[in-house]
Amino acid sequence: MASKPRTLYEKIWDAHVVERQDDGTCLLYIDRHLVHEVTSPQAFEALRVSGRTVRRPDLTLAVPDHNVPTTARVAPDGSRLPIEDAQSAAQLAALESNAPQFGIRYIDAVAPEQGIVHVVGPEQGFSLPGATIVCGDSHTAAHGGIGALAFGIGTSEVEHVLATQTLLLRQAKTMEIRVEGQLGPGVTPKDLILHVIGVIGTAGGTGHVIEYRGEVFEQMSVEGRLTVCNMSIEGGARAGIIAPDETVYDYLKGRPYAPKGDDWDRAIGWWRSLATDEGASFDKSVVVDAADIEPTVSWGTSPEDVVAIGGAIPEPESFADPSKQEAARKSLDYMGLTAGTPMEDIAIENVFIGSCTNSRIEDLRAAASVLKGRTKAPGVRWAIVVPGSGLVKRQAEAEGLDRIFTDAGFEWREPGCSACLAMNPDKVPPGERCASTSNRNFVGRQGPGSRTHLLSPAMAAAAAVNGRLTDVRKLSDG
Ligand SMILES: CC(C)[C@H](C(=O)O)[C@@H](O)C(=O)O
Ligand code: SF4
Repeated sequence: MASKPRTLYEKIWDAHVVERQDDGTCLLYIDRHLVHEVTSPQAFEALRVSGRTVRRPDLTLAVPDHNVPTTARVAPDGSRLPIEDAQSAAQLAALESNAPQFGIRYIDAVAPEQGIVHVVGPEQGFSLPGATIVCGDSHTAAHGGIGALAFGIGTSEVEHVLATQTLLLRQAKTMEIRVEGQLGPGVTPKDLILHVIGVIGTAGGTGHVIEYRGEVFEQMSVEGRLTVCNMSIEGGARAGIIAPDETVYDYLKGRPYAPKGDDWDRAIGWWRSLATDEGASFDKSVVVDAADIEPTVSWGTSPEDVVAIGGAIPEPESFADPSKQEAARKSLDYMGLTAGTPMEDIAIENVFIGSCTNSRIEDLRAAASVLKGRTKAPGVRWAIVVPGSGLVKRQAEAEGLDRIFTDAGFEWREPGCSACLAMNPDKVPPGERCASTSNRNFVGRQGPGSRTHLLSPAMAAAAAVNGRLTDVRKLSDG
């Protein structure tokens, strides 16, 4: 008898169950563990106190990203420059000493490969299709873009994975987001995911793992897929995933940690078997028409507060749910905005191109192609580009993109999380607005009192040129 058709998520899950308990809880094997400095110090400390070791140091990769400054890290004499903020310095120092103590792979703050953990994982071929990947970080969902089951965990789970290479979990429900048709010109993966979150809301994916399906994703680059899956968490989902295919295999082949030789051929054979079976069913299904997706920007303090760039700030009363009406009023108050204002009338003083959502080479190319031969508007006080990793940075420099950015009045920085969450010195001043390619527009996210508008790299570049939110498609038309 043929076995029951399964989804991609179910296949990866089943392949990793070590033990299933009667109540449905499973002990799941973890293939890859990424570690950064913010959520790991207590986990390592707990191991130390209980005299435990790391079960699979070879499957664990640590890299500092949240607290690192994006200005020079090394003095002209070659010495490491000090980190001023005491807490940042302590977290970075802890990772720096924990990694060798526990024998785990470590990319230090001045290594050429250093970068945001979610950029580094796929780039190093450490994150692989069909793998279970965890990190003490909510945006771990990004790695779903290469066909991995990847999700964020808390610090106590970080400790559990370090000690046992397993996790106790209950299986999530399955959700399909099917995008039908083709994206229009100037519409990017970031616009797609912002639009999707606008449709499903920040709780739309709660309890589910989303599989993104449709031709759009088959045609999308790995970078674009990582962007889409990255923001699954903003739609409330446990993880987001896209079936791996030749695009992914071409991207991964030859990367430092990717399998080699026969191992590679065997791996591909398995990866090819992972796609959702015909006839498999999802617990929830949402269909989005690609033709409805415009360049999209956020207006409020939740990633679901989005509107097409040609639109206006909604009236709080236009929401059916009274709690949503109240949230919209609060958001507009915090953002200093009035309902009915056209989005293109909103002036911005800061531009941030970076974060694990949009700091890969394609993102920088997209922004640079808009900025080429143009400069930022006089009202734009601060504009920075923070590449996702040292390798992205060098690639961009080899292509001359850094010159395009600096000629346009942007600062060209060292890799890290930076103004995505402002744990390092890169902050948007209180009351100022930032056109940002990151993933969260929460109150105070980019610094106390900061006001964030989420958008794509091309749209961030267009906003820099005009000094206000701008439909990049009009700009390209001259
Ligand atoms: C600091 C870290 C735990 C946090 C996360 O989990 O996502 C951060 O990366 C973020 O984006 O808010
Ligand atoms: S870039 Fe931003 S969203 Fe991504 S891991 Fe860093 S802080 Fe979190």
